[in-house]
Amino acid sequence: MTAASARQPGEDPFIFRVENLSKRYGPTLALRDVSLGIRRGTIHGLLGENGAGKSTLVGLISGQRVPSGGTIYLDGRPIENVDVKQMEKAGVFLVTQEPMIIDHVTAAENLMLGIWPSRGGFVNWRKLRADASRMLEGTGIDPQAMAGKLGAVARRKLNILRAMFSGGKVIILDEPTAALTVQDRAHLFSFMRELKEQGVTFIFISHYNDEILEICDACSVLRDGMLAGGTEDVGSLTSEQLSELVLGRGLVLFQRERRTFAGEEPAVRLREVASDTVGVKAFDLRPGEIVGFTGLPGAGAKELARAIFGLAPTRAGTIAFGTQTPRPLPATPRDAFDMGIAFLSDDRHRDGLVAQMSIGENISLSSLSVVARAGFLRPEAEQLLSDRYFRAMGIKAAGPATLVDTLSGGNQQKVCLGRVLATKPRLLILDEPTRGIDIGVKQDVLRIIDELSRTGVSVIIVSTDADEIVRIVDRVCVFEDGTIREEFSGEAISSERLRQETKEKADG
Ligand SMILES: Nc1ncnc2c1ncn2[C@@H]1O[C@H](COP(=O)(O)OP(=O)(O)OP(=O)(O)O)[C@@H](O)[C@H]1O
Repeated sequence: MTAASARQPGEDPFIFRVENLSKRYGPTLALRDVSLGIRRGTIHGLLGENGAGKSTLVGLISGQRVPSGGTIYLDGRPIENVDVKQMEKAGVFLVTQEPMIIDHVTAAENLMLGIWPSRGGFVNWRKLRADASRMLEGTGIDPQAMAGKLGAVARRKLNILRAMFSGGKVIILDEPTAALTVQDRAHLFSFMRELKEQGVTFIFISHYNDEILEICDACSVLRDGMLAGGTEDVGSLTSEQLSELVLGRGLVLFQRERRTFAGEEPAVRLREVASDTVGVKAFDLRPGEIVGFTGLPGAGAKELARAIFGLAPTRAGTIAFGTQTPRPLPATPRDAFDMGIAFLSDDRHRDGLVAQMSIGENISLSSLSVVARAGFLRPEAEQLLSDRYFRAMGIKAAGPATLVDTLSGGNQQKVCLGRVLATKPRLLILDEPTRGIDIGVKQDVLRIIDELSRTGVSVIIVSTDADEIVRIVDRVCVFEDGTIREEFSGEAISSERLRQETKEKADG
């Protein structure tokens, strides 16, 4: 710290400043000599490829991690040796993607959670509860609603509100829009703008240029742990310029050459699928066809995909591959896997990445039939498989032997994807496959899915990302009330149309 850098509170236009900040994890220098400022009362975007150091940076300024070098100033004063509790007391809150919400208490009580321990026995509960209810007025959240019953946006709002209720003046949002619909995202943004008017500062991490351009006043871009650039005026940048800053090169968007399958025999036939949430009479997929499932949350897209993989109970329904006789839908994921179906969950934690195992072991975990013969593991086969997918997925780590829990979030997602691709399925179901993946790797992932389909694998992609659907699918199914309301293919597929389809339903 240099004495000249410290300023009186209020003097500094930056609520946060970091100077020559570094963070080392063993041999990895995750952040090196980063200096930047976050202006008070602004929304400051933080961008960068997977593993660029975004989570590390916000981990340092929120007190979760200790810097290896450099200084952090809050309100002009250097902060040292602080932990999360102290930073929260100072008004700095990190809101992660996993909402820290207690399902079996009310929304209002959730707001009070951070306050319980700190005020010990002297809490005026009645007043606190009234204050919490007042804070929820106009947010569309019923203070008395059980938190477990709230939708995705309400839960994210509740997280932000809790930070506010506990005196938050800087709120850090780590990819808050993942898997939100266009409407949900718009609501979240207008809520952030309102809070900004009230003087709250936001740090906003996102992989989506359009979000940064829409909501942020300023932004900083990290590349390989260093500050690659940034601006105090986001309006002066184009999306292409942002991509170049992030990647250090121009971005070439992937676009699949859409295929038509007129007259081809189906590779997969689903019939009379019925459950509490879906009712689909018939759905066919051709060999090598990629179909997008979309719709509002709960409309049936995700629900049908999960039913096909034996993850959701069904009352009826059959599946047939090629000319085989129809069989009942798989009752469990194990049955589905044995039939040649692979599934990528939208939640890598539930998807069972084994944190203490290496990248390579995690990739080959589901492909035991490929790497084992007559019950014996073949290390060379495992090595080949893991090397191949490690390279194909562009995983940022020293090598396949690196432990999974030292990877950045986006790189863990790539391991999950590599693992399902390595199983060489007949039918591949991907739920939000590029969530958390940066714009550069997203193109690689789409290319890999495209190549896989050309070997004859049929693919279903469940996605709320209209641009992703447009660039990879041959056909789109729009779900509503548990059924396929509409299908379109070829030239009819456009992001405008997809947004329109889901918007009409939401408005209607
Ligand atoms: N606990 C850890 N141990 C070792 N290395 C780590 C640890 N946490 C992060 N790293 C490494 O530090 C670098 C930066 O990771 P970080 O999570 O900050 O990236 P990020 O920009 O947030 O990426 P993403 O977009 O994928 O979330 C990566 O190379 C990562 O592998």
